[in-house]
Amino acid sequence: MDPPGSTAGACTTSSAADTPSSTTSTKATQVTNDSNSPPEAIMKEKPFAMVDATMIKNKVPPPEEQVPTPNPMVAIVSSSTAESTAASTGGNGGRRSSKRTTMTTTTTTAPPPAKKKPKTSSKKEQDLIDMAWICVACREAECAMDMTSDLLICEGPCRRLFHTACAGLAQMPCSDESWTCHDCRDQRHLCACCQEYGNDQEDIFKCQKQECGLFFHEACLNMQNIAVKTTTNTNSAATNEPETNEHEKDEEATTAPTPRSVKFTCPAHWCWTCTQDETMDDSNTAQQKTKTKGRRRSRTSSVFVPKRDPRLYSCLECPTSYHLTCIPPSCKVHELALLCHEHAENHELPALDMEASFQGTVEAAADKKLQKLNHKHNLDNNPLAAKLNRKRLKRRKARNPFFPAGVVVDRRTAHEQVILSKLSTTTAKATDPTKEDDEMTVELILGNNNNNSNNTNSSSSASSDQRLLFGLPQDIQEEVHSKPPLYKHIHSLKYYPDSKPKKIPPTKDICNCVDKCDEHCLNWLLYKECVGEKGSYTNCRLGPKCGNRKLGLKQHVKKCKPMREQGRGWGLAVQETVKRGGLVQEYLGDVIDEPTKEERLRQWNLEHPNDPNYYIMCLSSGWYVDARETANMARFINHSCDPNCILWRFNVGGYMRDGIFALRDIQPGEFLSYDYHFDTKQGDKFVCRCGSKNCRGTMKEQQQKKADTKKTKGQLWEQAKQKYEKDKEYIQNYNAHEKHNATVWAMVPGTSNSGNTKGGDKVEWTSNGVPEIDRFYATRSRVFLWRTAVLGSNFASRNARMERRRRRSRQPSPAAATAPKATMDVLAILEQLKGGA
Ligand SMILES: C[S@@+](CC[C@H](N)C(=O)[O-])C[C@H]1O[C@@H](n2cnc3c(N)ncnc32)[C@H](O)[C@@H]1O
Repeated sequence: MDPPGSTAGACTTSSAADTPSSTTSTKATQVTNDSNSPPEAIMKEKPFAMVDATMIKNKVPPPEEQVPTPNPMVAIVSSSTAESTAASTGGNGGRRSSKRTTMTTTTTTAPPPAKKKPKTSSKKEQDLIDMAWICVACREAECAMDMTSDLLICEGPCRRLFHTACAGLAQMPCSDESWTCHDCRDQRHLCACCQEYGNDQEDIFKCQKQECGLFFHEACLNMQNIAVKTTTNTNSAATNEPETNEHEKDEEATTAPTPRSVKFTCPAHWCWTCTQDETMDDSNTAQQKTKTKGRRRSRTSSVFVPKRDPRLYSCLECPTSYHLTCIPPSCKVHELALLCHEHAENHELPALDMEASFQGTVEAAADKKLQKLNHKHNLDNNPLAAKLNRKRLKRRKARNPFFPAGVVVDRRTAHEQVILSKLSTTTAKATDPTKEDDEMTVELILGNNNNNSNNTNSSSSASSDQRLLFGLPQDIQEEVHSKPPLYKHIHSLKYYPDSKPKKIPPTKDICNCVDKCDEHCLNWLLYKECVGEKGSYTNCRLGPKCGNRKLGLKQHVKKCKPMREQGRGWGLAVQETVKRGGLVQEYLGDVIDEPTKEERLRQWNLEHPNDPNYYIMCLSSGWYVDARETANMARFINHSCDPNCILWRFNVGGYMRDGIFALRDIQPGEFLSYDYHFDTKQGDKFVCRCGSKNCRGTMKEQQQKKADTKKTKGQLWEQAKQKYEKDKEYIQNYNAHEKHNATVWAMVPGTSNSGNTKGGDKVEWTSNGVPEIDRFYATRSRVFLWRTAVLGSNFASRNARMERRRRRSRQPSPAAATAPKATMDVLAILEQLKGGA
């Protein structure tokens, strides 16, 4: 497979999300937080919306009929003022509703009950104003204190929040009605890792933390190395528990007994950086405090250890979470949202309405003060004053209580702002040229429902959110996933007449097979298929039924079907048994050269920047097969680090062809897979989700090769020489009277017959035992060890040719002078062996 070196991101195949765009809330974002209503009163009015929020704040356990507390993971911990948080419309850029969508917290430390808008910023009050909710459908943030907001909390396991309209309801359900979202009703949820739907408790499982509403596929958990306890019977779970990690100790699954239970704690509950969970142990700090209490600080304890905020902040795009003080510099962060180190590069934070945000308020206040000061002292044009201002500006950043010093707020650049506003203005002008610019922008963004705002900043933020908001509801997503994508089906490689690879000239070698051309066949060993029959050119003694003509005779598996494969898009499953060594499929498509390949990749990435699928496979040097639009079923076969197939390139009648062969017997219903060995420098972007135990985490070429290439020539030569000496010794002891076939077979390192018995003793046919790695490398790279010379390669004649050339040039050969004598000895042995056979 040949992905480009630079473009694709590692994301899922579909762009689907759950947001029905028609029901997207277009509510104005001015939310007041001056409600005086006591929690009880609100509970009566809106049992599904803010009730749970209040309970969380009060740490009140929910009454039995209202089972769960809300998922605090949908609470933005933003330290923003209530207005600002709410005014930061659509404060997140995630695309799917099942993800936590904001800089979220899993804290169980509840803020105090809702009160009047706080005037001071004591710790508790700060906590209170920290809280904001986000609707998982429209992604609009609501202040947790806004008791008039119409947010509903799903009472199902997902614990997500929706606006009433976004949940598809005309009005709030009655207080005695319980409400669960569509996904919880259908018992189907999206995996927070791969964003594919799965059936609850069958192939998708909820994190065991009670307040967590995230679901994961088992394979996705394996891929992330998350410890999982699997039990078939929940009753026996207690007795038969395997080892657990430290994050799993606190909570038990809340789900009812099921035939199979998978228990785990998802990555949203511990910090990626320090690996501690949200109940972060501050005992060090505490100890230090106790030590220093009542006596003077010793020198050693004089280091200031700040008390860390134990809350975890999660990425918009995945469950990766950090403590505030553990956020690495490679992340993007602002007061409403965070992008983890992996998503920061390829994703944008939602635009922050700076004027209304907390950050903006702090900065504006500082600016005002500065201006006043300048005015007072009339220092505007004074260079000294300018210097002073710069210093103050620096200090101003550090004064923001939300960010630790040094964390820079990510703002939309001026350039982006201009583009966005121009875009919206031009489109609006096209429809109604009489309108004023600002008015049009707002109207366009808010769908004519809101004419109050003329804040271009917030419009551009809304605009960007609209871009991110698009998504498909589950039923549409399922519809899309019910059929594999269309492509033009072909039965043989499609060559373009003006650019076709050159034919490889035939050789005079003919195989020696007696009954059947199988793995012993000379052609097979040289990655050639037998062709022709008596009377015409042929390289085979046996004729068309020889057994080594699978690609030529299209002897591939006929019954196979494209099916969705968890986290990998479409895959190909067989519907019949495939025997080991059998041809599964030929990889078919357009045969293109290097420049065409580069151009196609460039063009596709330009037009489909989010498509993670690559279909270009190497065919021979400088030639490729592109199976994106013209192909056969092989285009659906996915990658696995523990594959059941392998891709081999065979010369069939002078042209190379890619065949996918079974590495073992494959049963009906099994998905086919092979190792892509993606040739890319950006292996990290091609995330593998095969879920196998030995998963490399990437579809990139194995590291092994890299290690080899790092070796210097001298080291490689030394290594080869040592091996050569050992092999020479072995060959000398070799019983040359063995039957030819056995000899040939045994000479192929790593094959199952490569250990033979001689006089009852096990004989290693290679000096170091079975070098599996050599076999793999040799077969994959089509590099044969010198031992395979006995199989008919023209190794000896090549040497003779070279010797002749040297003699002709009448120059003493430097190689001959330094060549170890052993080479000649081994050649002699090889000749002997050949003669003996
Ligand atoms: C030849 S296509 C395979 C068919 C593809 N899954 C589809 O839906 O059309 C190769 C692409 O499939 C996806 N893919 C294949 N194996 C994968 C794996 N183990 N993990 C993640 N993505 C995989 C990647 O996007 C890759 O670029």
